[in-house]
Amino acid sequence: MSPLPVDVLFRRVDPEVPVPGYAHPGDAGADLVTTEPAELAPGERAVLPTGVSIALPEGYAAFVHPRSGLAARCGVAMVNAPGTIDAGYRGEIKVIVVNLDPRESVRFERFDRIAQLVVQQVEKVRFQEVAELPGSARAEGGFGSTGGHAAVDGTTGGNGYASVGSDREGR
Ligand SMILES: O=c1ccn([C@H]2C[C@H](O)[C@@H](COP(=O)(O)OP(=O)(O)OP(=O)(O)O)O2)c(=O)[nH]1
Ligand SMILES: [Mg+2]
Repeated sequence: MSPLPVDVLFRRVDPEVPVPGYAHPGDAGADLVTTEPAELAPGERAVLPTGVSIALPEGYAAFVHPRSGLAARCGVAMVNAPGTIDAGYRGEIKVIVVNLDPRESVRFERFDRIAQLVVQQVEKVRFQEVAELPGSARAEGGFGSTGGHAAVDGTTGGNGYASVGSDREGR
């Protein structure tokens, strides 16, 4: 990380929106607000405007991350987390939220903080086609090859697997 803050130009799409801000020194994410109130029923999603647009320097991207407090308290997630803001994007940053709570609606008021923006340097790569890739310890293992993830049959199996359900049949 650079020792000095990187200047990022921003423009208020909504003239009253607060400057995106870090809650504490050392925070990775600057909070973004919604400029529109919204109420989401269980399972409902919405694209909420943040009232800001930015111009990132070349070689940077910004990532819209969810806020853990909203997720833990209200079950609110971002459908496309993390959202990617390209360096060339000059439109308003928007946040695609979904209410994953099975019972309760959630209401956002104007200027409620709904997400956080993490700005990062990103590499540009050239894709070089080869017939064979170099070997590695992992090789083609993936998608749970090392274990330790949730199971769906209600057992832990002594395998370090968590359980996420107990009513599945035929497993
Ligand atoms: O959460 C998000 C994600 C994206 N964007 C904006 C900035 C980004 O630069 C642009 C395009 O995003 P992305 O590439 O993820 O969407 P796409 O579906 O691939 O659209 P496009 O064809 O315009 O690239 O939309 C947001 O405002 N919020
Ligand atoms: Mg795209």
